Amino acid sequence: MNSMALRSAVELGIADAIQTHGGAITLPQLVSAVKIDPTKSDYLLRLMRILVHSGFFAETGDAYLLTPSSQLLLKNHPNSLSAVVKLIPRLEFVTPCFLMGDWLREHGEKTAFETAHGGTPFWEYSEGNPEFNSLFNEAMANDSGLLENLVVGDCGLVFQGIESLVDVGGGTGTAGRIISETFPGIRCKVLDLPQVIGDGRLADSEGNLEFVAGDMFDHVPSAQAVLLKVCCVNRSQCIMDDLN
Ligand SMILES: C[S@@+](CC[C@H](N)C(=O)[O-])C[C@H]1O[C@@H](n2cnc3c(N)ncnc32)[C@H](O)[C@@H]1O
Repeated sequence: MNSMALRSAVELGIADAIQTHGGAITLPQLVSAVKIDPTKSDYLLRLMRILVHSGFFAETGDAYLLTPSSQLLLKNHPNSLSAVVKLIPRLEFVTPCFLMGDWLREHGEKTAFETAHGGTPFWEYSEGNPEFNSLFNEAMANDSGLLENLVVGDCGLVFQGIESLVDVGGGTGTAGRIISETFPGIRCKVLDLPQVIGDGRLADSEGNLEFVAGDMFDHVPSAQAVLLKVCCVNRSQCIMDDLN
């Protein structure tokens, strides 16, 4: 219920409505700002109760305020996580959870995701569903933006002395871009599947940042350092042997 409430908050744009309203908003103002059917304002009140209880919003007097957590839901926040919140409770991910008991009893190689989606592996499913693929890539970019800014800021030393790096399964290149901009002396390559890199992204290669479309199991461009961030999910095989 908490995850679904949070997802609804992002879909309705509640955090943005509070910000646009100067940082505090009453229930009637929120009803109007996010275009709720007035006959359902009691239900919005209940939704807000859950979200206040879980710390996403605060209440003062009769107004709702943002908290540090809901600031990360703002569309214009540099480390916005709104796409992650929209992605995780999607049916694509929730349906396999309903099958978990049966899946655990069943003998076979199929993942719970594949069992729930007619045997289709995750990346093939993503390739065949452009809307899902685009939200997935946006969510990964959200996550990378937040993490890489922290990694580069707090642990920049690990990049010292490196002249070339390949981000394997680097998505749309958020991490690669942050690293290449912060360390102009590092030649960064971002390798990902053609459905993610696309022709447009290849054209984005410039300076010390280069996009490469391909399959990591066929070829990984050579570099002094390899970044593997959340990209061995759903893999019974591992590319580390190939990289060695
Ligand atoms: C969970 S996402 C992580 C993206 C990025 N590393 C991050 O942390 O935001 C995994 C990425 O691996 C990519 N990927 C999956 N299989 C791949 C393959 N065989 N070759 C290259 N990239 C692959 C996916 O397209 C996706 O962008």
